[in-house]
Amino acid sequence: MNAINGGSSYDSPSQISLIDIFFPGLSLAFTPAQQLLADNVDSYTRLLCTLGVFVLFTRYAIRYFWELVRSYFTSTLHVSYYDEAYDMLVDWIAQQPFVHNAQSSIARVRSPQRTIIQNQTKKKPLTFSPWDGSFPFWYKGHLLILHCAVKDHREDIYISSIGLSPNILKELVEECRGTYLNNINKKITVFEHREGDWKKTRLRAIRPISTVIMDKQVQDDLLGDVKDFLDEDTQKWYADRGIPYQRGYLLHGPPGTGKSSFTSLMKLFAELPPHCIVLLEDVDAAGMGRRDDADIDLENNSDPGVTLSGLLNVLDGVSSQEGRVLIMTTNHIERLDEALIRPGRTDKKVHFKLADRRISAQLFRTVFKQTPDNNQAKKQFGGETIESLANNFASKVPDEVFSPAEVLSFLLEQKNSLFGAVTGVEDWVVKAKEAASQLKRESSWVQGH
Ligand SMILES: Nc1ncnc2c1ncn2[C@@H]1O[C@H](COP(=O)(O)OP(=O)(O)OP(=O)(O)O)[C@@H](O)[C@H]1O
Repeated sequence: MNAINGGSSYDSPSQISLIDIFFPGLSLAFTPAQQLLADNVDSYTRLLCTLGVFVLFTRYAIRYFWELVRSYFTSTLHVSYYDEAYDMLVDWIAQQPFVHNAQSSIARVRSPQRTIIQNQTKKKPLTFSPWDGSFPFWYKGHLLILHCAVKDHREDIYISSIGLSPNILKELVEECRGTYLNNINKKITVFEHREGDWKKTRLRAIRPISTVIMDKQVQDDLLGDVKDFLDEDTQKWYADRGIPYQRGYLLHGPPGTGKSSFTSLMKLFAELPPHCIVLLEDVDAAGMGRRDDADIDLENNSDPGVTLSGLLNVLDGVSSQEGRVLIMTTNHIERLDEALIRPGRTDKKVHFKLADRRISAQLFRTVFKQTPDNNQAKKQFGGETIESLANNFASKVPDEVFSPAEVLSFLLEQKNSLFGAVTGVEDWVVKAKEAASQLKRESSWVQGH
């Protein structure tokens, strides 16, 4: 008991404070063990205590030295959840072997970019990524540590490497970027605005422009305009004159006429990475109507969502980049404020119209995989060519009554019956017209009440 109550050399204040200088607080952990060891215990208990103290000390020392090394001898690369670099790293990490041994991980249904290519009837595969913790792994002979910090259900990640040079970390990110760009090649990445930042939400397959059936001259004119705008000489021309290098397009027309599909022309822009495309679909429906409407909303204290003035500020303001291309689509051009569609913001307006005879015939050829110039065009089907069947079909569809989407929908129902499409179209026209007028009656009844 003497040792406990005093007199032992372990209690020497000078020794304790020396330990505390290097390992603050460690002397506190030592005290009970020191007292036990100094007491009259048998050698077995003494050994156990020594081992315990040793393990405790080692753990403490490792953690202490690691913090020391981390602060002074490691390089760290931080990646924010809202940055595209996050998607790049997460995609890469999900394919690394160390993920399988991570004690804490998160399961995700595989991102759409891969499911597009795969058979749609298969189950979407699951991927696992490390989650909320530190995970060591080897990369090109270097020991790196991945740290995942979860905050408000989102995750920031950072990677550390031993050594003062961050080169290996930059190399890793470059590799992740390469793999990522490979995966999204020939696809359009869609970003959505979330909590004040842009987040990649999905990938869309790029659709060849030829599959959008519309007036050839209108299409050529629009594509020519885009190509001309993106030409390096044009860029220089704008720069020489100090004119903001920006262009806006408004695609307008009834629903289902191909406005959204046409935005697949974004492929043209995608080939030029520094350019930024802002796509605003159904701009009239998203609170971008007339300024007066927004004012009324404000007066009524209702939330106007994105206001027109807010949008105009963004389009013209600091966040409007050089080389910005704005594409807006609307079913109701007449509902848009003139400020939004004045030249400078909207330089080109393209009208997408309902299906005429030419469009109906082309849709027929598309569904039955025929084009007028291929060899099959002369092939006979019950004494008729595809061309004559397409014309026959189109002659039975009234001009500019149905949208291409509606005609296409009928053709898809008949996709296994070439003749069924031609013989059944008149019936369909009658029924579709009846259904449309019924819908009209119902909606005017609802409005009237
Ligand atoms: N001109 C067209 N050529 C080929 N397909 C078309 C055309 N118009 C519509 N479609 C087909 O109809 C579907 C709907 O088209 P899309 O969404 O592009 O129309 P939209 O004009 O943007 O309609 P909304 O105004 O309702 O958004 C698409 O899947 C597309 O395949």
